[in-house]
Amino acid sequence: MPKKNSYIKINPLACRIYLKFNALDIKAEVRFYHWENYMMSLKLKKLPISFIQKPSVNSLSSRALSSFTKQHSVESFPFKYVNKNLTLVTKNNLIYHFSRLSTFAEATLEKSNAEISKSIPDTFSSLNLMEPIQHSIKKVFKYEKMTGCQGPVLSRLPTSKDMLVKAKTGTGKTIAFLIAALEKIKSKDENAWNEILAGKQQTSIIIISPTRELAFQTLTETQKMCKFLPLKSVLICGGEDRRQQLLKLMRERCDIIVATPGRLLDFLDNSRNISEVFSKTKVLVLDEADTLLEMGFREDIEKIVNYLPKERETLMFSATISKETKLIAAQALRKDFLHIDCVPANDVESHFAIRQSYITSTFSQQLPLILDILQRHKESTPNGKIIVFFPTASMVAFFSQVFLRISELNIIEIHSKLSQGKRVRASNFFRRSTNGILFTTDVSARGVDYPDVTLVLQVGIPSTRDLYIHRIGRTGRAGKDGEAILILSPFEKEFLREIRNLNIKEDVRYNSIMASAKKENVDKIKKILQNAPEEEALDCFFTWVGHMRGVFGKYRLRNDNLDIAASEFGKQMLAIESPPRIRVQESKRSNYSGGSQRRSNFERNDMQGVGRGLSGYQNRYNSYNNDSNDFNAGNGKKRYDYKSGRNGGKVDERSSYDRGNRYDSRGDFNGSKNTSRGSRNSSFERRGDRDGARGSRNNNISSDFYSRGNKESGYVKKGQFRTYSNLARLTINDEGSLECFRTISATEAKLVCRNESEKI
Ligand SMILES: Nc1ncnc2c1ncn2[C@@H]1O[C@H](COP(=O)(O)OP(=O)(O)OP(=O)(O)O)[C@@H](O)[C@H]1O
Repeated sequence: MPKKNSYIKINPLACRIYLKFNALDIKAEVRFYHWENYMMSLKLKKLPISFIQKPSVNSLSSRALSSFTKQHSVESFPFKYVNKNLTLVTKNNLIYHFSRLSTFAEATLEKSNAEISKSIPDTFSSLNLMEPIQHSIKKVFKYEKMTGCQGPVLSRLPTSKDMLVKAKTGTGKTIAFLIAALEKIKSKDENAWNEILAGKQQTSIIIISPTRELAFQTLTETQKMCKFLPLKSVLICGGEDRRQQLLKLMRERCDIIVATPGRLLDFLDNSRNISEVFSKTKVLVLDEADTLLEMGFREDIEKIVNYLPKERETLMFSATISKETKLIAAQALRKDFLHIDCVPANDVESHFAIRQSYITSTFSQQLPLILDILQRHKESTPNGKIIVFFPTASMVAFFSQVFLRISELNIIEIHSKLSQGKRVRASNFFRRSTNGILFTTDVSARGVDYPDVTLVLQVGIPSTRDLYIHRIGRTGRAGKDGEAILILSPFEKEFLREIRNLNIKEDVRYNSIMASAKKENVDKIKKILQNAPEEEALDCFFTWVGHMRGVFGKYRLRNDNLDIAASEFGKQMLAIESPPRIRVQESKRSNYSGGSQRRSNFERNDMQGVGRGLSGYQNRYNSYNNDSNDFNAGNGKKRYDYKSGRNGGKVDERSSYDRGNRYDSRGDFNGSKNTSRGSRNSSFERRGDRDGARGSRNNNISSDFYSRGNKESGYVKKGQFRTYSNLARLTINDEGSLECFRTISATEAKLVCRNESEKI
């Protein structure tokens, strides 16, 4: 039996299964892990200590599973465990599928499709919703049927449980969480609800959105939903007058706050008496939860959650649910939360209504190809709208100008280099237009609802697989069809492996254009490119290289290709005669596949100007580097870390959400003087590191979080096993319960193992 403060060596890779039966009518949990030498349930308190033994995998499985079946009327046994999918049949013949079981994965619980369609009503009128909501649905929204995510969520009302909902893009999550939040408050306490209606209680719902655009869109939907309720909704986000917003919060009625995390936290941190406004919060909604985390808002969310009353209910909605989302869910949601996965087992995350294809084309062919795709689509779908995604804001700005000059096309641009006012105007214009073409970055990738987009064209590799899914989700919305085309250069083809299970096919329709790209178009494009300001072309070049540095690492593309790719990109797509060279150091390159430290070394590789390309721009980039404190000198030459460029694509996405006043100037990735940006970026990069390769720095961050989670919730979360390279350290108290958990360095672990192994 483990003694006080003894340590157990864990090989995280051997941790196999984590099942959580917390949805529908099964409310039990089975948690078991096994590792190299020892095996224990992490709910040690409840299980006999003899559970710590050294059985084979099978004996553990049957043991844990049979105890589960005894307690929970599972008839058919054992589970089928084939290809990481489990099927479970209960006594009353309910079939549950568990999909995507992986080393750390939480099984997602699904009723069989037949069960879902049998038991879930499909119209709003068949639900017992309050009258004013039924009224808005019918009169304002004019909806009758519920979408695939609204049914499963709303049919569970009334419930006091928190919810984690995963549903495909464009399936009406906004309406789902608005109704759920309002109904939850009413059903929980009728008196409190009456007080809220009478304006006697402050803020009852907080909705957090990752971007200003999305927050604004959600506010509009909220106001429509509350048309027949005396509730007032308020928008709290950056880019607007902070003082005005604060006064509004303090003095006026605000029942529902739609906020971006930065400004909200700014108020909570820095404004006296504001906590009073939030003290009665009943429901917290985290919309686009994955996006919030991916954009580096994890800390902000944790802090906001800590400011809010503990007895609140929380709803998390997202089109994709990453491991990190589950960790935040473990912190923000109560233990018995409902995990509602509206993406059936074995289904793909992208929407089936979207036809997806990819085209591989050299950089020299890409601009004529884009032009041809746009023109053909306009001809075949005159009333269709198109969104073209580029990786960075500079590219959007540059290529919008190029395309405006070569064609009659109606091009609108949205990216972080535009002022907030211009962005809002462009966004409204595109929303209302019947056949516009939007050139944009990832600021428009998630959550933004532009009706009737018929084609999404992506130029180049997206930063993540999830982003690919979100981008294509701008079409095929609300039950309509859509098309998505991805254009990749031969250097970027590896990305296809990331999305191979998303029903994407090679598009051969454009092969002929690529073979004989329309001569007049090619010449026109060439001429316009040659006349474009060189400074802008170089801006594009550097931001593109920055973006590519990130994805080359992530998708294990060959680093030495980056230099060649950059050179071709610069020459062929930007008409830069002699593009600056990208220097990738030999030793670092060969080390790349290692941990985060090595990766960051790789990412610090410098870019050296050779030939005419860079020399004229030294001063300018010198000043960029001074801004981000990344100026280096080496080998007698000036060396530059184009950090600002490197973050081009990501920063652009991040800048669209606000971080309150503190970060208002972060939008411009070129030489932002805002120091907070540097630190935020670094946390963003840490996340990237963790995704790519686990290293000591990550472990420290994670361990912080996990140990906190552990103390609060009383059990260790599975996320702790994310650390590959280091060992985990558990402290076990007299009763055999886990007391604390933290990851330790390999050296420390060896010491601990040596000293403590006899105690176990
Ligand atoms: N029940 C319904 N019937 C018809 N249309 C609906 C219904 N519910 C929502 N919609 C429409 O579907 C579109 C997408 O809704 P919404 O933006 O909420 O989707 P989403 O799931 O949040 O998408 P994303 O993941 O991209 O943010 C909107 O135009 C909305 O008006």
